Parts: sequence; C-alpha cells; structure tokens
Amino acid sequence: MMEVISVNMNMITVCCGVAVVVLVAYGWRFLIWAWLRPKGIEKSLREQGLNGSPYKILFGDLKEMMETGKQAGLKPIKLTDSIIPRVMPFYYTSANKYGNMFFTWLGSRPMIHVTDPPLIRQVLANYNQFQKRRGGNPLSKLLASGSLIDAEADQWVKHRKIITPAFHVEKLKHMLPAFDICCGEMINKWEGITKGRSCEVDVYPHLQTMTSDVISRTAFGSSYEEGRNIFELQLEQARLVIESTQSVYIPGSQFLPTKRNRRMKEIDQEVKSSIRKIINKRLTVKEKGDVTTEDLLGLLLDSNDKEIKQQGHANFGLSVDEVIEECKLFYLAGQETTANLLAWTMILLGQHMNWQDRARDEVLKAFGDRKPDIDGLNHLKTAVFCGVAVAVAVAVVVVVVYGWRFLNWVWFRPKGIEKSLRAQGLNGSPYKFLFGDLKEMVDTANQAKLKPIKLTDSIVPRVMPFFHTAAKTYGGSIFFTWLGPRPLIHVASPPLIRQILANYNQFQKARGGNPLSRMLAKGLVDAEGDHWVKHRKIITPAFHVEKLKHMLPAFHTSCSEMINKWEEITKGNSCEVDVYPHLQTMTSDVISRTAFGSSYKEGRKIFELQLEQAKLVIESTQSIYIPGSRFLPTKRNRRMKEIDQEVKSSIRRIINKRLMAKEKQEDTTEDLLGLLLDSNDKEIKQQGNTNFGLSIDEVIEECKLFYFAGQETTANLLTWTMILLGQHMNWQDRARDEVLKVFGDRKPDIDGLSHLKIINMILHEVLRLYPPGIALGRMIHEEVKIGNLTIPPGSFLTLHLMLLHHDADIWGDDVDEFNPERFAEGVSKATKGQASYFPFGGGPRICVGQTFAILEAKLALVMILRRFSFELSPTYSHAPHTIITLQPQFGAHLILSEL
Ligand code: HEM
Repeated sequence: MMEVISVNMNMITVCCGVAVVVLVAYGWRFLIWAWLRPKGIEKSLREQGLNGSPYKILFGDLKEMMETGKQAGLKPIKLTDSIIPRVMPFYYTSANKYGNMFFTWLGSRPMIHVTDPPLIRQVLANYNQFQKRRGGNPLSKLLASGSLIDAEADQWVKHRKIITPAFHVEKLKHMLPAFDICCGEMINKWEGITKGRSCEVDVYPHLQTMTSDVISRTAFGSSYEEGRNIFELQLEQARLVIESTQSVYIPGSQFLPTKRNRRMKEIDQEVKSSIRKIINKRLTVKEKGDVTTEDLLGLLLDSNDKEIKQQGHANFGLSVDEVIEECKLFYLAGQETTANLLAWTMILLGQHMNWQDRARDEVLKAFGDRKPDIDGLNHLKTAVFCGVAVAVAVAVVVVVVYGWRFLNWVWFRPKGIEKSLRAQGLNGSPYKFLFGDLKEMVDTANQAKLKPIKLTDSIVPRVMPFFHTAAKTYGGSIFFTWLGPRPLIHVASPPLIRQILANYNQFQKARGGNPLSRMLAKGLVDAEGDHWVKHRKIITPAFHVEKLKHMLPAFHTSCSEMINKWEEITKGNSCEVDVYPHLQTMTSDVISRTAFGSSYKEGRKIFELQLEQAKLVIESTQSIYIPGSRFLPTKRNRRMKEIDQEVKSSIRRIINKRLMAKEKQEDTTEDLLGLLLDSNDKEIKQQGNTNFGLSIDEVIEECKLFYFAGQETTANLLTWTMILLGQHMNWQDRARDEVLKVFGDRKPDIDGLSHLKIINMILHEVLRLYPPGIALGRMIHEEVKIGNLTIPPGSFLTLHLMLLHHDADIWGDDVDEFNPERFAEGVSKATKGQASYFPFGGGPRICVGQTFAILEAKLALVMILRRFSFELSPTYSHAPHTIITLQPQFGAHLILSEL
C-alpha cells in the first residue's frame, strides 16, 4: 500500500521532485550556457569591431538558417545564376550584411565566418590550434573514427606520416589500370544504353558506382570483390547513420537494442572483420616475401612497417584496428567527392560545348587511341580541376529542424497553456522558462528540512512548503504550477478528487522519469486499462477478509519477535528506543511471512535484495537520468540487474515449488502467493483461456509489489501512531483499557480486532494527520474536463490528500489537533458527508491491501499496548518529511516501559 501511495502520489511529489532537484542544480550552469556566456561573447566580439547577428536565446540563428535553407531548396536556379544564394542562403545574406568576416550563432555557440584568403590560410596552417569540429551523434563515428580525418595532434601526425607515401604520384601510377577498368565498365554500360545513338542518361549514379569501384580496386587490389562487398556495407551504414541523424539524438540512445542500432553494429563488425581478413591474408603473403604493394592497403602496410622499423618501436606504427579505420575512410573520403567532381564537370561541359570540344581536342592530341598514362594525364591543361565542398551544412540543418520543436515545447506551448488556463479563471504561478517552479520547489523543500517543528504546529508547511504557499496564494482547491515546461494542476477539492479517482481510465497514473524505478514496482500499481482490470480481478480475492484471517498467526509471530527484542532492551525497566527501524523490520517480516508462508526464509532474502534495489534506485535518481544510460555496464547497473535477476529467479523457484505441491493436491493457499495462484487458476478455468490469467512473470511482479506497496506504508502508520499515543497519554490509556477489555490475556482474533472501536478511531485520526502518501499523482493523455475546466494533454495532476486532511473548513478549528473523537461515529460523520478523507486513495483503484494493513496495525498495537507503556523521549525531534512516504526525519525516540 504504502508503496502504491509512493509510486502514485509521489510520482509527482517525490520522484519528480528528485528530477527537479537535479535539474535545478544545473539551472545556473544552463543559464550561463544559454544566455550569459553568449551575450558576453557577443559584447566582446563587437568591442573588437566584428559585426554579426544579435544572439537570440538558446537557438541563435538556427531558425532563420533552417527557414532560408528550406526556402532556397524549393526551386531550381537558372544555369547562369550564382549558386551561393541557393546553397548557403543564410550565410550569403549575412556576408552581404556584415562583411567578409562576421559572426552568427549556432545555438548558443558563436560561429565565426572567415572568407578572407590570408585568414583562411592562417587557420588552415595552424592545424593544432584550429581543430576539427566535434560533437553531435556519436553513431556517425561508425563511419570513420580514429582515422586520419578524425585524428588530431600527435595522432594525426603519425597517421599522416604513414599514409602520405601511399598517395605519392609514383605509387598512384600503378593504380591507373584500376581506374581504367572501372571507367571502362561504366562506358560499356553507357554504350549498352545508347546503342550507337543519342540517349538521355542520368550520369550521376553511374559516376558514383564508378568512383566506388575505383576505391574497391585501388584499396584492396586482388581482394577487390571483398572490397566491393565492404563498400556496399559502408553505403548501407552511411544511409543508417543519416537516418539516425534525422531524429533527435538522445545521448546514450546508441546503446538501445533497436533494429537500426543492431544492424549498424552488425555492419560495423562485418566490415571490420572483412577488412581484418584481407589484412591478415596480406600479412601472410608479406611474411612469405611476396610483393604486396600494388594497392593502397599494401602501400599502407608497407609504409607502416618502414616507420616501425625506422623508429624501432611498434608504437610508432598503426595498429591493425587503425589500419582498418583508414581503409574505411578511403571509401568515405574518396568516393562521393570524386563522383561529384566528375558529375559537375560533365554538367558544365554539357553546357559549355566550346570547352568540351577544346578538352576533346586536347585528349585526342595527347593520347590518340592510346591507353592514357600518367605522363599524358599530367599534361592535360584543359581538364580543369574544380575542388568541390558540398556536404558541410547537413548537420546544421538537422539541428535546426528540431530547434523549432524544442522552442515550442519549452516556451510557446507552456505560455499558450498558461494563457488558456488563466482565461478559464484558474490561478497559478507564471511559467518560467524551462524550469517552471522547480527551483523554488527545491529551495523551499531544502529550507524546510533544516529544522524540526513544535509538536503543536501544523505539519503541512514543513512537509510540502511550496504547495502550501502556492495553495494560499492562488486560492486553495484548484490551481496550477509548473513541473519544468509541464503544467501541474493541483486539486484539493473533494468533488473534483472524487471525479478524478472514479475515472481511472481518463486519469492514469503519472509516468516518466527514471525507468529504473520500474525495477521496484510494476504489477497492479503500475497497470492501466484492460491490463489493470485483469490484474485487479485476480488479486482482489487474495485480500478478502476471510483469507486475511489465516494470516493473523504470521502477523503475530513477526510482532512477537519485535516485542521480544524490546523486552531484551528494556530488561523489565524503562528505556529509550527509536522504534521506527524496529517497526520497519516487523512490517517487512510480515510481508515475507504472509506472501511466501512456508518459503518465508527465501522471502526474507528477497526482501533484503529489494531493499538494496530500492537504495540503488534512489541513488540513481539522484544523478541526472540520461535516457538509455541504464544499458551502460556501470557497477551500479550491473548490480541492479543482478538483483533483479536474483529476485525474479528466487520468486520463480518458490512459485515452481508451489505449482508442484498444487499438482500433488496439497493445500497451498495459506499465503498471498498461494491465494494469487489459486485465484489465477480459477480465472483461467472460468474464462477457458490462459490469456485471461497472469503469466509467471506477472505473478513475480505482483509478489515484488507486495513488499513495495505494503511494508513502508504500514510501518509509517504504526510509527506515527506510537508517536501520537506517546504524546497523548489519555488516548494511550483509553486504547489499552479497550484492548484489555476485549482480549484480556487472550491471543487476539479477527472478531476481537474488528470490535476495537477506540483503536479504530485512533488509526483513522493518525491517517488523517499523517497519511503515508500525502498526494496521488495522475496524468492526462488527452484533453479532459475537470469540473468546468478544460485541461490540456500532457498535464500532471496532484490530488492533495494531505491538504484535504488539514483543511479547517472541513474538519473545524481543531484541524491540527490529534482528536480521534471526531471519528467516534464513523468517517462520513467526521467528514460531514464530504469526500475529504482518502488515506487509501479512492474509486476503483483504492488500495487493495487496506484491510490487510489495518488488521496488521491493530494486531501490532494490541500486542504493544499490553506489554508496554510509552511516551515521547525528550530527545525526540518532530520533523515529518517525505521520502516517497511520510516519515519521521530523525526517527521515533520513545521511552518504553515494560508493564
Ligand atoms: C497504511 C498502509 C497503506 C496505505 C496508507 C496505502 C495507501 C494506498 C493508496 C493511497 C493507494 C492508491 C494509489 C493511487 O490511487 O494512486 C494504494 C494502492 C495500492 N496498495 Fe496500498 N496502502 C497501504 C498498505 C498496503 C498494503 C499492506 C498492500 C499490500 C500488501 C498494499 C497494496 C496496494 C496495491 C497493490 C495498490 C494498487 C491498487 C490498484 O492500483 O489497483 N497497500 N495504497
């Protein structure tokens, strides 16, 4: 139960709170990065006389770049037009406006544009100072990482030194036959198309195939066929990389086992192992003393060997992995560039026939019908070399496409929602960029936790300081604040809360945040729709009071063990004890026994593992959650997976044992697991299909949930009860009198427990003042009406049980006092008929373990009251706070006196 409360209500108040704390911690850094730093840089650049565009928060010029790019791409240009305004429209306009050296903004980073030749020369000459650009989607590194194009500093020097000889003109000479073959194949194809006549051909793909063929042959020579296969794989890889850069890159997402990621890794491995095979073959040939230097790979290996020999150490050479990366790079760097050069050359010569004629004359003069050789080629003057640099702006465009969406999410949408909520008469805090109210929430919570309060103070301002103030400022029963850019609608109005809880399909459990927390609790508490209906139907019978009867002995054993411990501590006298950890152990023991019965010992081990898991989950939510990071093999992640598997396999073992006993017709229905399996069987038989039952995995999740939902909630209820009875001795005496009257020295039974009126009133009052779950969290997936208000999709809802329970208009002026008398005639009398008391939630999703928890608490109180009198110790500090559930921050120190 308590877990349920935690998961649900505190989805908002706690889990989100943690995320908020983390976000806020980085808020200042973010502000510097997104605003203060760029504005400072802009000022300094302008002071130095540089012109440029004014910085616009976060996105800089991205929007304009994207829009002008899109616009320019809409229509072709005239053959006589300059291509610059079409290819780079934003820079073209900026250069016209700001001169030949200026700045614009790539998001919050300045981009300095240099078009002045001496400056460009200076930048290119100082390769160490002006390094290659980095960042973006790391998947693109699958194409060419660790190679020359990507290396810097010493690494670059080494690679360049080894690779350069392979491209020496003397070596290239030997590659002419390969060029010749590839080009011959293309020309044969064209002849096949034209068949001696004229024919339209899109030459671009042909030229691309030809240049890729050239790389396969020149790089891998005799292993040309394998090389071709590698090229095809690299081509597929390039397509996948481009595809992946067209969706927003989420750090860590490359580790997700998506179809695309798996294929990319497969290709990477296949390419590497193919190249490795070629290299190994080549190295074996080399060892035999055969000449292997006719292709780029051979030349590279040769040059590498020479360098190692010259320097006397293998560190000066390239490793096999580095050679592999260089081979991959040959394709990436050498294929499309050359294909483009040839394509533009053909387009221009197709337009300027005089130049085509001049070039042809020159070729015929130089070679006639001879095969072209290197000397002849060097003497061709007309074949103009035009360097092409086309592909640079792609990454920028991708960033820009998503820039607009982000801006909408972080500013325009929340501002629109705020306007619409206010127009409907709802009050709330003004939206603040990106973080909403997160910073204030965290600051006020931290502040409130610093000191304890007086026993007579209201606990609301300490437990939920921000919402308490917000409720006062914006008018109580419904208002809004901001959880980052998402609206958080706070509801503390009894009819509205009833409406929301009744419509469990429209108002679903809050989701999001760190998915690791789902390792703790899935099952019923987390299910929605039909799935929830099925689970709830199967689980409910296990919590029927008739079944719970049989669990009393387990409650009794666990409680006796705790009392024995207290007796050992007090030794017949009085003694101060922090009862909080004892009560926690007791309630966890109760779950182990009631859930797993005869397998109690294994159950206990499972609980310990779950406890460790909870600690690791809390730890993990205290660092920024990076989507996908849970797949990283960190120590914590590995331990969490280990625990998850161990817990699951332990529960699976218990279940299998139970199923075998069932087959032998032994009675196995004495504990929650047995009852659950029984109910599951019945449902399957009734419906005639296993789909209507729970799978073993689902049963496992429900068992885990028993710990998560039932342990801490009940421990807190008992702890606050002891604290309040230790403070209000008159109520402690009245409770003890009742216990002695009903049971005397008898073992408590279910009938007696249901006749404890005073204790019932006390528990109600404790749950009113100290509900283990202080609020319930919900979220809206589609636009919905709450009362007269239209609430937009994506909103979070917080149903404030605690605010309702502490509302003086409902409970009267003594609202903050402990007065169980108010429940003397039942809950509806106490609430004056208003639905204002929800310690166990409400509607169809009301706590399934409510009776279980109350029975357990009653039995424990009976046993404690009969054995001990207790009062608050002078060392007790009153400091209620929430870590998922409402807990005593500094423990529950009581003086226990044996009776
Ligand atoms: C004092 C003790 C407890 C309190 C105050 C409590 C409170 C709650 C609340 C408020 C909810 C509703 C959450 C929501 O609607 O978002 C809930 C649900 C639930 N509780 Fe409890 N709970 C307690 C003990 C237990 C125990 C002992 C168990 C089981 C052993 C349990 C199991 C559950 C489950 C499975 C749900 C989910 C029900 C559903 O979604 O259908 N709870 N609890």
